[in-house]
Amino acid sequence: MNFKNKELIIFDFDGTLINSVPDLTLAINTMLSHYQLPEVPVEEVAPFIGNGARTLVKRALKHSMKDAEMSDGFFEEAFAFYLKCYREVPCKDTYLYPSVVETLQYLAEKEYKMVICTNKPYAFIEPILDQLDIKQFFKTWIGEDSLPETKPNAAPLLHLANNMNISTEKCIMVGDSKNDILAAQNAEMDSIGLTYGYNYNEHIADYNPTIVVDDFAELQNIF
Ligand SMILES: O=C(O)COP(=O)(O)O
Ligand SMILES: [Mg+2]
Repeated sequence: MNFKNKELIIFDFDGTLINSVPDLTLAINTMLSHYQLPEVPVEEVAPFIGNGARTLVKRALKHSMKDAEMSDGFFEEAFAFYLKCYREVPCKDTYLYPSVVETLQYLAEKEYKMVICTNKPYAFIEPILDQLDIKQFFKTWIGEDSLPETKPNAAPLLHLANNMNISTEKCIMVGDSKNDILAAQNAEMDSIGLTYGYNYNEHIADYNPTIVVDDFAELQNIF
């Protein structure tokens, strides 16, 4: 199978292009220790990722507080504190997965249009793209707060296709999470599931992406 007929590649961000779990964990643990709560190890933070910042913080707090009662007021304060921590250090230990730069370069040379659709807050995307020096590859990007709906809803993908003036059958979603694959299916787009990211400790193949890929470099064989 190949996807040489596609025109727009919609990439997920966390767990697909970047391994952001070190800095997400740092911000979570800075917040937890501020409230004298037990820290959460990095491997336990990874499965909390996927539904945006609020859900990440809620899952981490519940885990750390062992499901003790959490008032809305406390949650909002802790969430704001977490955002401040992550804003200060969004890209210290975050890194690009192997072969990302050369594969994006390959795809750019083949004249595919590339965009990012993430459930991460919009404001964090550009500083990380800048820091990792990959901003030039992407025409645009949207985050969890760009539209009322987030992945797995089809809306962010349809918005990007519409924005780029490309029909859905010429679009493909590349992601590590069931949210990416379900969003693509809801938008009637093909999808590529990556096995190395964060998917709630579930197999991405169980969500039936059009194809499953273990290594980002494999995209060079199918586009
Ligand atoms: O930040 C998240 O919850 C997930 O982000 P992603 O959609 O880029 O994987
Ligand atoms: Mg992801």
